[in-house]
Amino acid sequence: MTKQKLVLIGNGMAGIRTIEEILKMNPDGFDITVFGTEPYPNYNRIQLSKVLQGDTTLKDITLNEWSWYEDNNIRLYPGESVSRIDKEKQIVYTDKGKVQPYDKLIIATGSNPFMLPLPGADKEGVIAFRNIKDTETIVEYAKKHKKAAVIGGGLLGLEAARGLLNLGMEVDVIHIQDYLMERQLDRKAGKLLQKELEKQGMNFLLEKSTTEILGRKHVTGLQFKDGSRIKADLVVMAVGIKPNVSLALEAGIPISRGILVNDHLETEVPNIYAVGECAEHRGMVYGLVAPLYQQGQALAQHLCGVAGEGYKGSVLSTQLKVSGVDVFSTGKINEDENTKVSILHDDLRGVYQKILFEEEKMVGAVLFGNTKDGNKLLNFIKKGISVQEYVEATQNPEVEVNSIAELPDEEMICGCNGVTKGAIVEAIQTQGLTTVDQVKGCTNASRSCGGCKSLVSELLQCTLGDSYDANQKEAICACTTLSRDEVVHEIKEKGLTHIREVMNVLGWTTDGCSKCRPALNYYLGMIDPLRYEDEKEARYVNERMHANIQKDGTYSVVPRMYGGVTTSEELRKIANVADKYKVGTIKVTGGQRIDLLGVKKEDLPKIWEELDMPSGSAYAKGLRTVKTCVGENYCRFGTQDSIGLGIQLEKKFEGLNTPHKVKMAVSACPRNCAESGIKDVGIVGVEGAWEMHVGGNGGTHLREADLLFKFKSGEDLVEMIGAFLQYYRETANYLERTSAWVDRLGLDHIKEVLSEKSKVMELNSRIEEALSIVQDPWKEAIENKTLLRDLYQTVKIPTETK
Ligand SMILES: Cc1cc2nc3c(=O)[nH]c(=O)nc-3n(C[C@H](O)[C@H](O)[C@H](O)COP(=O)(O)OP(=O)(O)OC[C@H]3O[C@@H](n4cnc5c(N)ncnc54)[C@H](O)[C@@H]3O)c2cc1C
Ligand SMILES: NC(=O)c1ccc[n+]([C@@H]2O[C@H](COP(=O)([O-])OP(=O)(O)OC[C@H]3O[C@@H](n4cnc5c(N)ncnc54)[C@H](O)[C@@H]3O)[C@@H](O)[C@H]2O)c1
Ligand code: SF4
Ligand code: FES
Repeated sequence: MTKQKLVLIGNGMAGIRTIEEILKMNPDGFDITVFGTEPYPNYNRIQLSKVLQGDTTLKDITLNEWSWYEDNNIRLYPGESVSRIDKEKQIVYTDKGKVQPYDKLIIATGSNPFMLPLPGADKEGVIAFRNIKDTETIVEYAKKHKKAAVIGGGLLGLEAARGLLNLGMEVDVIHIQDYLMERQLDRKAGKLLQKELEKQGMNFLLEKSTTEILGRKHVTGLQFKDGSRIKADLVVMAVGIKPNVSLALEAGIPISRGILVNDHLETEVPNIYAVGECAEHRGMVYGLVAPLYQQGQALAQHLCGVAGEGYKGSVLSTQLKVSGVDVFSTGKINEDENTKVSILHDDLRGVYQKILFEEEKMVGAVLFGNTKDGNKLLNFIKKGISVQEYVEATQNPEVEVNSIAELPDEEMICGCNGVTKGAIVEAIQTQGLTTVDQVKGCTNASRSCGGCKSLVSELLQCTLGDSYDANQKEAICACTTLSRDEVVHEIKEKGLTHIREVMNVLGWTTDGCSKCRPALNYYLGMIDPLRYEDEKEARYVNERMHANIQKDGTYSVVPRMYGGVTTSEELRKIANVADKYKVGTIKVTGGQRIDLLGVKKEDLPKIWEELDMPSGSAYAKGLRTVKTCVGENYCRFGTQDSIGLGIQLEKKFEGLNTPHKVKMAVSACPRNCAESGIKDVGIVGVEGAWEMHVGGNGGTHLREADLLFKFKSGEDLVEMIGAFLQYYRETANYLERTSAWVDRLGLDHIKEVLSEKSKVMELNSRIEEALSIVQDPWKEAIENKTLLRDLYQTVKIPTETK
């Protein structure tokens, strides 16, 4: 029997998924031809955000290699666009002159980014973020330019902004509404998200309407309706997408917003189908892969004559792919007079959860801070569970699900690809799968946004038990396959001394990224502090500048005040520079010192010089402060000299580089006025002794410190703090706080190691070596004329008025 000629226009995610489904159902049924404007095989568009953020590389996001097309006898025409469809003759024509007849034609042309039609939108440096070419252009821009503006505070804009920050640019996000992601979140969650992203360094201009893109040939800034302006060398437009329907329109195929299709994805023209973002089904046009893949499956069933109920529409759920931020939403997000809501809001833990019910059925949910129940809630909505069932499921401890083992088989694990727990477990058991990649290959779970990887790993763990190698090593970033331990081992073993050398010798596939460069700089300095020359360019911007950049582009200056103690002379100096340099705000910090906020970049060195005080390292991955209570000299309850010990510790360990920031505190009795219980190292005076607590954290991931040891002598205590810090320096991953490190290694393990006197002495001798080269960074910067010129003496053009 002759095969039917199947032609696919669009070599993207929805079109190729449809072909994969067809090949599963009827591998020999069609003679397949694919045209794709982009000159690549089908790739994971979703992961472009992760490429920009430095978590993966372009070469790792291919979904179907060239060989896949060959192996399946698919004729692929990459870099070739279909320019016309003749629906009567059943022929398509391409921009390279090809004439291709079809029996069945699938249009899967996706969307085009919506570019605001502003004056100046055609200037160089104004781009969208949709494909590989855009991603490469952004990366190239970031190498030469400093200031980016992203128009649009939706999913795409925020993921792009995080990528731009990781590429070392300063980023303003311009959003037209008064809170972020208003299409996916309610106001409360949008505001919480903004706060979290501001902490990461993003700057937001809300309720701003852009009226013009400034510059001659190249963009230099943006003009807003309220008269204000900002400076920008790069403008990324992320204000939504438009279904790509031009071919269909010209061919006379009925369209509305998208190409109109029925439940079998048939257009109104015989033998022509549409799938993906270009299609409009029951009034809906989708922009996420989960519904598009469901469409692909329904279309494949229809073309292969496999029974199925067709595509009925989808309940959407979204998750933002920005590390350190957990947001999830599904279904309805804003309540009205017909809605009942269940709201849980814990400011301390930064968690917000809102669940919406209508006519006694669950219809939507918004989660911030903890999204682990996201898929469960999505399932509840799909099943249409009632208020009563929801209350029972969340209140009855017997029904409450605590671990993946207890989840029912029909629970959705991978939302993008619609893969349930039952399907994954069955694949693991029947096909002998042992790795996440194998599960991905067999079931598609984790093949798209990757958000479900950890759940897939947990399922492997609970299905395979001891035979699962949970410690499958994790590479330090996408530029290498080596783990942190392997890299550190190789640096020591091979005597490597520079970042470039590490990359060359250990086979890095790129020039490094914002994840591995600072990490390598830290590991090299930790391994050989005396000989390693710190590579300042590899450090994050605040550490390079020795000051924290603020949302308006100014900096903050925090001089050191040992143990939180100051003098009238120091206060006078601070007051003098504050007056002279017109410091915006003078603020007492939580770490018991004084923060001068709103300092201009070019004033930084002059202020440091005139203050003549050491840097408080408020920007550093190193010791920040040692907070103290007033202690025995003044307080009725004090049993120890907390101020004296605090000052001694701060003087000893200031300037030390550590994997992440380290905060300490000394309280002279268990009333704990210096908050020792939430510090990396928290000391508490008890009758005749000091308790040493470790691994505390008062930030996003609240953690109470654990008691490590108790000492009668202050000398023994200080020696143990040295050993603890050095053990942390030598074994933690870069950017791992002591709280996470203590949890990972286990308190018992750390106790065991530090119980050995000889080990404590060795660790102390190594930390002394590292401390011996510490210099005050502000002094160093003032004395280095080249550094002064390069970093601080470029005058900043005033940006915007708020
Ligand atoms: C940076 C980014 C991050 C994203 N993150 C997520 C996420 O986390 N989760 C999620 O669910 N979705 C996400 N999305 C959306 C998701 O990628 C899209 O919904 C999905 O790719 C749409 O698939 P599609 O096949 O309809 O369109 P596309 O993948 O765009 O494929 C269409 C293809 O057709 C080609 N084409 C167009 N016209 C012609 C023609 N005339 N001839 C030949 N070829 C043509 C185009 O060049 C394109 O390659 C993200 C999108 C972006 C850009
Ligand atoms: N994690 C994810 O699921 C993910 C990530 C990236 C992209 N995507 C998808 O890609 C597509 C494009 O994403 P998007 O964020 O561009 O679309 P979007 O429509 O979700 O968001 C666009 C945002 O831009 C804002 N906006 C509109 N006009 C503006 C203007 N003149 N000035 C400032 N802001 C303006 C809107 O208020 C809206 O919040 C969507 O389909 C999205 O679902 C998904
Ligand atoms: S911790 Fe104890 S000693 Fe220190 S100030 Fe508070 S009550 Fe006084
Ligand atoms: S949830 Fe996106 S790949 Fe599984």
